[in-house]
Amino acid sequence: MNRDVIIACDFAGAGETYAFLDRFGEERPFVKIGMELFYSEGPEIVREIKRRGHKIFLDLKLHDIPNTVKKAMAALSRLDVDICNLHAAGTVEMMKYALEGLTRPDGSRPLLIAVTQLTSTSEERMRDELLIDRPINDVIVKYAQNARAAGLDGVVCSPLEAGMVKEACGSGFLAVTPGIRFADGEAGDQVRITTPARARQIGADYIVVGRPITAAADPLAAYRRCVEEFVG
Ligand SMILES: O=C(O)c1cc(=O)[nH]c(=O)n1[C@@H]1O[C@H](COP(=O)(O)O)[C@@H](O)[C@H]1O
Repeated sequence: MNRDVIIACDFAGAGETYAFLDRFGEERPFVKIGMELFYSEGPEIVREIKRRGHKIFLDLKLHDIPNTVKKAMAALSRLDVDICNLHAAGTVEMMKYALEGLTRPDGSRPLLIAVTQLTSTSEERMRDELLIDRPINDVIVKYAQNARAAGLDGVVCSPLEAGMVKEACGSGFLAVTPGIRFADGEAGDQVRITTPARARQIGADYIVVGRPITAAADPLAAYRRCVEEFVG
């Protein structure tokens, strides 16, 4: 297994992002480009970060009718990214269409993973606002099984759920886990959180870390702390 730390580059623009990445020198960490940066800068930011030699998780969390998602994924497949995602709540059919769209004419494609329940969602909110009455862990496992049935490569979930996802879907099914905080860190808007060390124990494949690195006084040191705890 290839454990790695993915840095969530949740920045407002290209200049800030490149200045951040320049701090890593010759190191080329795996990065996540999310909605804020992609909507600000468009596909060119993806191409430039790829040119710089980084692996990229393009986190646009697609969720629409199957045909629309398929066409959008086909457009994304032309960007040379390593991982894409969507919402498992879009149904198995939507995920199957997405996979078709993402697959290039030569049969290659980025990994495709499905968000189960956002790590900012608590069981209470899921029940009271989304009217999903089942225990959140059951929902996450069911959504992971749906993603697996659709042929996807894994899910996004909290590290707290990585073990149960692996148990239900097999050890090769990826658990990509945001909701990472150092033991002394602020949760902010995240709810289902744990430390990089605990994520490793529970069996996550990748941890996705944003503010604990990007907002740190010394981002490089914070990144190294994540790597040390999670990769070893
Ligand atoms: O798909 C994601 O990356 C994602 C899913 C999820 O359930 N929770 C979640 O936090 N994320 C993303 O992971 C990152 C976490 O950022 P921090 O909370 O700053 O570490 C953000 O960019 C979120 O958009």
